[in-house]
Amino acid sequence: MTGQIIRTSEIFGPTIQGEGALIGLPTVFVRTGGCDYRCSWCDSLHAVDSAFRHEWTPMSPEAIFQEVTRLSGGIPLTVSLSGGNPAVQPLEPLIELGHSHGYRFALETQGSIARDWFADLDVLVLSPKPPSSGMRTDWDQLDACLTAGSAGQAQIALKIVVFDDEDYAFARRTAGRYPDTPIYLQPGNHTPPPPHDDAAHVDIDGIMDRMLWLVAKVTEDRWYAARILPQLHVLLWGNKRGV
Ligand SMILES: C[S@@+](CC[C@H](N)C(=O)[O-])C[C@H]1O[C@@H](n2cnc3c(N)ncnc32)[C@H](O)[C@@H]1O
Ligand SMILES: Nc1nc2[nH]cc(C(=O)O)c2c(=O)[nH]1
Ligand code: SF4
Ligand SMILES: [Mg+2]
Repeated sequence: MTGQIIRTSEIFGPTIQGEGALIGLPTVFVRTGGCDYRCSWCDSLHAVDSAFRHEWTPMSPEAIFQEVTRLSGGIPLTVSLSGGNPAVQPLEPLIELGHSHGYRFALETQGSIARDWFADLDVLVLSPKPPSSGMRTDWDQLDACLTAGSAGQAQIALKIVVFDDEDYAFARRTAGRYPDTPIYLQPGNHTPPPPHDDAAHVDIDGIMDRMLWLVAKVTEDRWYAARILPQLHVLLWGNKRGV
């Protein structure tokens, strides 16, 4: 026992990573509970809203890794750490334990809290939030996240959700600030699930229209470094949880 306890909302998989740089890669998700943000369109409120905290299980790194091992059949793969904001939780011992067994770790965060242990990650996905989220980016913290990840071997990528022109302008500004970091744009899902209604209708046509609009923007602007990807898991499974 390391004595560190991780508040865990859900552990599921193997599935495929549905977003960003690792899209299509088989992975097991560890979703932590609790977030310092509350985005207007968050698709994971069951891991954010404290009304659901009774569902967040305090787990040791050993217990989490045991479940990851069981789900992955003991064959090392890339573990996706998400949330909530996983940076809130003490994940360093879990990463160390997994690495000692050949597992890799990718973490998704909005970049509001920097941790030294980002240097231990294999992949760090920074997803600063655009205006439509209602949240404001602390650029100093985001810088600190990049610096922390860069201190190690972590592959770093930016992933920005875009709903409208203002969000697009935010994505361009962000890319301008970090010209050497790969950037992924993701059309927003305007029909995210209310917590605990993962059968809620998802408007795929509307999301695809937004993606077409985004492709037109990027190509018109000759923004050739941007990559545009849908949430593949939403195309495959809609708002279903645990996939
Ligand atoms: C649920 S968040 C958890 C990790 C971290 N809190 C973050 O926001 O990066 C994982 C990813 O889902 C994205 N996301 C959340 N709600 C979304 C929505 N309605 N449409 C598209 N992407 C969404 C976030 O922007 C983030 O990139
Ligand atoms: N398949 C799949 N891919 C994902 N990529 C990011 C996710 C997240 O909620 O953080 C997610 C998720 O929940 N499922
Ligand atoms: S930062 Fe991530 S988990 Fe937190 S509310 Fe926003 S999208 Fe949801
Ligand atoms: Mg998700």
